[in-house]
Amino acid sequence: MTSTLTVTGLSASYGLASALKSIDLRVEKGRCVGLLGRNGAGKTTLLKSIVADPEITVRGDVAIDGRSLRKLATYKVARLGVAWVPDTRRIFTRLTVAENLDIARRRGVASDQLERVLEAVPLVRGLLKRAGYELSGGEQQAVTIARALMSAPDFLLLDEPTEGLSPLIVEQLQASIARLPEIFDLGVVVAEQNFRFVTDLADEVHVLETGEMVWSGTPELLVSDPDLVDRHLSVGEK
Ligand SMILES: Nc1ncnc2c1ncn2[C@@H]1O[C@H](COP(=O)(O)OP(=O)(O)OP(=O)(O)O)[C@@H](O)[C@H]1O
Repeated sequence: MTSTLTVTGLSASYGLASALKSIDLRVEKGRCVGLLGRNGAGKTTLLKSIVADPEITVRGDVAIDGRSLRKLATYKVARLGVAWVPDTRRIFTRLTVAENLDIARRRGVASDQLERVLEAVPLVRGLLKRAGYELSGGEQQAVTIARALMSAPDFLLLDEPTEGLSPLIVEQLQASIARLPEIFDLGVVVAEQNFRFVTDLADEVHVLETGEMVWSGTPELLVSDPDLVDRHLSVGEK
């Protein structure tokens, strides 16, 4: 079923410090949307605002098919089908990977969900009996994504999934994430500093700079405009 997550006129702040201004975003199920921006641009804040992180004060609206999520607690947003994978990759280190996945399955989710998730994120299959504390950073990232999928969400928000990972594992994660929208009829939002990762994956890209959305379009358009990339995304002297 088609479903759309919409962010309308969203402004966000930490106490008195403004972090986002007038953001509009639309994510449809079955599509992948990329968020790019330098350090501190507001990518994490946007994802946290969508999941109603209590640390952030928000104006504007976040809704799924017109139903506002604004006044809901974070756990209720999750119940409505929005899964968030923060950049901290927190897994339960004393539990096995299988146990980490098992506790994330929502009531009512089909019993074959584990098998579907393992097919989608094959890296996790060989880790099921391992304890969380034994995993490498890349393996933890794969497990946190798999765990989020166990709740059969409609929307998956990924914050910096490639941070600190080796090129080989980034390639494996990219291959997995690329297939998620179609396999699970899922809307994916990927916030990243890794330009190539996002432009390879996303159907549509938004560029944030100091809390504002400064550019939106297709990855092809962004890749073909080095001046634009230099202006908004390159790091170093200007
Ligand atoms: N807990 C916080 N308290 C106060 N200000 C914060 C907090 N977290 C982030 N900020 C500020 O909000 C702004 C946006 O930060 P945010 O983490 O969303 O950026 P980002 O694009 O995700 O950056 P990065 O790629 O470095 O993670 C920055 O100015 C940052 O300093």
